[in-house]
Amino acid sequence: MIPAPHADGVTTVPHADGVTTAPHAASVPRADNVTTVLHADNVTVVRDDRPILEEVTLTVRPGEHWALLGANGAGKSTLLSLCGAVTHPTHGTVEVLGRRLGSVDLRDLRAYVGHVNPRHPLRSPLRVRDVVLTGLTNSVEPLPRWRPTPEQEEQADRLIAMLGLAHRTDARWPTLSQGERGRTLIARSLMPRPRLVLLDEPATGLDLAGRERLLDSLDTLRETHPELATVLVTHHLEELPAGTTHALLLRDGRALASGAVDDVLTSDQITKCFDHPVRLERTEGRWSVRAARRPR
Ligand SMILES: Nc1ncnc2c1ncn2[C@@H]1O[C@H](COP(=O)(O)OP(=O)(O)OP(=O)(O)O)[C@@H](O)[C@H]1O
Repeated sequence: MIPAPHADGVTTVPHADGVTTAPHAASVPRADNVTTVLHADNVTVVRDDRPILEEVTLTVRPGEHWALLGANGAGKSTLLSLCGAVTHPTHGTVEVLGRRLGSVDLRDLRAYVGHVNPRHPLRSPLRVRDVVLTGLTNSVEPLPRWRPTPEQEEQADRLIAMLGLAHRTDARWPTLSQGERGRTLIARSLMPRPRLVLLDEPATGLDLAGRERLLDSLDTLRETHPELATVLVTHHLEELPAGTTHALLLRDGRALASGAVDDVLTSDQITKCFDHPVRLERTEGRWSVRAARRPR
């Protein structure tokens, strides 16, 4: 879980009047100039005098779709929070869109990074369209004086349709299935036209059909937003979309392997990563894993 920067869930509200949350255009390069979306260089994070992430390097380019894999406590969420400009490294540097954490206003950068957090802390019975529109204010609840433009409403409806939720546009949050919530949150994350979307265990709690719809949606996203980069955290290889291009395996806070997905996701590496003998197979783009039988 990425920690919420503020208890009210508001992560980016650059203007006090809440009328617009567009980041400062001059401070971040245009999409067509971006060659590296994210570069974490040799990052270490120390908490309670203990390194929980050590000397990890990750470079994400436009159109790349990374999987961050590792056992419980391996450091995945800590790395994801660095990617989202939510926390700073203790050592090393993180650049988001060429801007180094520590040298620019984090709020400017966060507006270019969408987060999909399945534990979205929404309490009120907002309709799907209103939840999606909160992606523009980067707030959990709609800001009191903020109103979307007709173009923004149209964009929300387009994204809702793209995620297969057109028939649920007016449904209220408490009535949505877990899978529908997940897809609503993906649409929400896309509203500010981010360059990078971070997905923190997006398939958690989904049944088989819900998971497959979610993965379909992520594959559709790759076609409709070819420049977008994603970083997806999971423990389960079955939850990786077929369009995953790269993977980073974390073990005890260190990178065990990193690079093109077919080089990294091998039975040997996954066995080392999870400290358990497994056999990994890839069929029609998707992965499945099972315990390796020891010879009798
Ligand atoms: N603020 C903190 N203070 C102290 N220890 C922390 C803090 N945040 C995380 N940790 C510890 O750092 C380690 C890595 O945590 P992290 O949440 O990044 O792992 P993870 O791979 O995401 O785990 P999981 O799969 O269980 O979500 C864990 O041992 C965790 O207890």
